[in-house]
Amino acid sequence: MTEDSVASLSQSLTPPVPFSPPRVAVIGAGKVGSTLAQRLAEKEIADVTLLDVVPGLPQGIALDLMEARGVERHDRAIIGTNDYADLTAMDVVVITAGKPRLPGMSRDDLLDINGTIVAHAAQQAITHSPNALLLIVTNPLDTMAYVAWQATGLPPQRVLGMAGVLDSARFQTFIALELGVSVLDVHTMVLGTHGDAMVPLPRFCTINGVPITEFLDQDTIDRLVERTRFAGSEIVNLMKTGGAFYAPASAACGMVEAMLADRSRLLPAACYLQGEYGLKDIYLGVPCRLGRQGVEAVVELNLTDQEQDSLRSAGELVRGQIDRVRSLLKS
Ligand SMILES: NC(=O)c1ccc[n+]([C@@H]2O[C@H](COP(=O)([O-])OP(=O)(O)OC[C@H]3O[C@@H](n4cnc5c(N)ncnc54)[C@H](O)[C@@H]3O)[C@@H](O)[C@H]2O)c1
Ligand SMILES: O=C(O)C[C@H](O)C(=O)O
Repeated sequence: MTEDSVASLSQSLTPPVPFSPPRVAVIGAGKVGSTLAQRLAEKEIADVTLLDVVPGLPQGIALDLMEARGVERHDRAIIGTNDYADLTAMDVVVITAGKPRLPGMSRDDLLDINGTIVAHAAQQAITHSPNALLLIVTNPLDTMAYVAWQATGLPPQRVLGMAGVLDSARFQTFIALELGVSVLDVHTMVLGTHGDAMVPLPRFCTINGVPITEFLDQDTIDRLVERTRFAGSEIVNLMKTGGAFYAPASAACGMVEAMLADRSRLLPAACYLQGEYGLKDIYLGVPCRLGRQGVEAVVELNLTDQEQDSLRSAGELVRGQIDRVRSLLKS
């Protein structure tokens, strides 16, 4: 063997650089948080650290998910903790901590209790992972995204909220069910607040590029819009003890994947507005480009006067909540 061939053989035997998977922290190990942890690990998107205030809860869920790995065929690690010091070097932090609503409540009724929880969780997480992107899930969603942004002082493009992907997925489901077509062919867009001031946009909904107005009359579209607007309540009223979690976890998982894989996807999310759509200094559901830096850009659609008015009313609603939570957090 020549010296050269020995060198090239030893080079080819050099062990590969160890794969270092992305790291995601999920704060709140309740229904949404634990389901999200499961989705992130089983889709091999990231190693997950699950944090909750309840002693033993995140550790138990993490162990349970770890014991499923051999059957589910993946190697992602899931760790449970009650200590923010374990949230170091996270790429993304998702906050699901806080109370869910019960029948008869609106999401806005959670403002005071969840405001304090989200402010604390966001601030603690970013202290330990200063480079992370922050995705908020806790309700009332748009205002909680604002609270997290204020509590951390992060650039606004690194803090965003999940709601529009879920609301659009629901609208997509209802259209697919109505028409008996595959949900894969239905594309929808829902903006505004994650609440009564939600703004589903039928004008931007298609069946593989064909406007839904080709298939559905106005009364049917209005009925599906209304069902979408109250889809969260529909599930709360059925379940009685809390809200939806499978579809919310899927929606959050999709957003985390889009960011970690730097896909530059065009998705609706609660973003900080700095004049877009004529709105300033609030978080509200709008289309954005989502990638490794977080919100790469807010996308401004050409809205009709009526759509723009609906978005403006949604913004006013969130502004009222922000004022309330601001004085609460100060005190
Ligand atoms: N944005 C959305 O589209 C969307 C969808 C579904 C649920 N949600 C919201 O997400 C939140 C969680 O819903 P869920 O069904 O998982 O509720 P859940 O009660 O099952 O879980 C909440 C978890 O948060 C934990 N928690 C409470 N205070 C905490 C703190 N200070 N630090 C860490 N953990 C804390 C609780 O111990 C609990 O395990 C609710 O506010 C709900 O309304 C939002
Ligand atoms: O409706 C809720 O309270 C939970 C969540 O926001 C949802 O839309 O399912």
